[in-house]
Amino acid sequence: NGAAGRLRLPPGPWRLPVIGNLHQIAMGGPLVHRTMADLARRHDAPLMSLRLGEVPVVVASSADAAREITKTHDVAFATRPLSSTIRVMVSDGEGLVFTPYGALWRRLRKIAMLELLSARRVQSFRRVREEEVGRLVAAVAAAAAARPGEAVNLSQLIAELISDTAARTIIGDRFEKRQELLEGLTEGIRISSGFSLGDLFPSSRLANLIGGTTRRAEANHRKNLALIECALRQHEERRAAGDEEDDEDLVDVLLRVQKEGGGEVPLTMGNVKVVIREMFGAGSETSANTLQWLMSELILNPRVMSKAQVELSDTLRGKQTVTEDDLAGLKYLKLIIKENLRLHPVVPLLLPRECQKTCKVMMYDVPVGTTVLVNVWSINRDPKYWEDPETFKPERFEDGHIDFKGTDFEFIPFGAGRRMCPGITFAEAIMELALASLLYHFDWKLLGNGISSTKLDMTEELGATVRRKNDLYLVPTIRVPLPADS
Ligand code: HEM
Repeated sequence: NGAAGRLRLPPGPWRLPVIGNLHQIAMGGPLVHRTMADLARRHDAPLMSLRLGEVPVVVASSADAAREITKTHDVAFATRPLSSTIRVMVSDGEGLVFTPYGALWRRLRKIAMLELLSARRVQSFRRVREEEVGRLVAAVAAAAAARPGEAVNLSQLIAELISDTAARTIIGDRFEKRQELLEGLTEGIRISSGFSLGDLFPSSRLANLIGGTTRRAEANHRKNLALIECALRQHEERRAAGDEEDDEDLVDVLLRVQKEGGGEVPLTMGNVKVVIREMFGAGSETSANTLQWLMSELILNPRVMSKAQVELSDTLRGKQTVTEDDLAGLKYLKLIIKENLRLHPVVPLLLPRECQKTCKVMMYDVPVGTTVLVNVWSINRDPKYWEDPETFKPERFEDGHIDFKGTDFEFIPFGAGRRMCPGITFAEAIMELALASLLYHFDWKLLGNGISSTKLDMTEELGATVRRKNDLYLVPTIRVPLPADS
């Protein structure tokens, strides 16, 4: 149209009629972050225009472009596009992750920052984390003793650790349909990740008819919400009977905040249910996949693994188990976590933003309604910011100048600005304790004597987050045995 004609859009690859750039994206295979990084490089476009079907998309692939989107024009990009499956999932009330920027989002964000995910709240779940990590270590130790030299499926053990810890912190230990809920939520994530035809061609009734995804999302959503309602009823009953535990779980906190009322916008039970579902969704796969990449990188980099183990031995001085009191002293371990988030940002394009108001970014116009992605995967490997970018070298963070807290735009694996991840403290707590314990108690090797660690397959798979395509199987050998009574 005329107005768009006067705009100066960012450069991008040539387009076909109707499908736009879908063919280039499809030809690049399922790892869209890599394809987009490649296209941006080839077109010398740190800010790049694409059209995916009918949807206009802009991808930011440099620290400057990321800064303009998440800082300079933060408000203009502080809302998110809603896919057809996401629409189903927020049909009874909105949560935090996809809620449009506005009064309700502000209220929920404040509750998340001050009540659900604050440092104090994270601290209150310390016992849960120590028990669950203790169980993981005991399971590995039992396998190592019963079947020496055999590999364990570390991917699965880590996924179980994270989902059990999430379930206990979010919904409490006593919800007996926990497993059913976890499975339903996992299925929901599978259904809703990726674009469906109806999202790429919103004006086409045919696309909506042949895309059965929305119907599957609907059925899954009903099932999950019924389970969450059941958990809420149990919490209410316990509360009415005065049978409350000392530590609130996140459901208790949300019910309390909801009853207290106040705030600019009231919280409905619909909001409460959706926020509960989102806490599982946002917190589980992200942390589990990050930990799986961490252990994979340590196998590929034995020097780094032994340096971390030396630090652990020096810090713990013969203690029988790792506790959270020990974590503060583990400086190198924290550098490893940073370096791993650089090479494996599990949300590689951040969560999509939508432009609310046409604005100028890097001298180009980004029109209202554009979906905006920030390719942190590409920025994190750009030789412009990183020396030897493909090498896993935790020491690069030693001087402490660069952190992932949203102010160093060459390194924003948790995003930046108003929509930045509010769960960093939550994620760090479990990842640090789990990693420290796995490295303190065990040595880890690939199966087969003398197999070079470079043989480890590192193929990625993109679901809701980037995960290992194949599970990580490693052979544990006990370094520091668990205390006899555990
Ligand atoms: C390694 C772990 C994690 C990574 C890499 C990660 C990454 C991200 C990213 C990239 C975003 C989008 C930011 C943006 O648009 O700028 C996000 C949003 C979010 N994350 Fe995380 N996250 C992690 C763990 C968690 C945990 C443990 C929780 C909660 C228990 C959580 C809760 C959320 C929520 C609620 C949002 C949406 C915030 C909003 O839209 O206002 N995340 N996360």
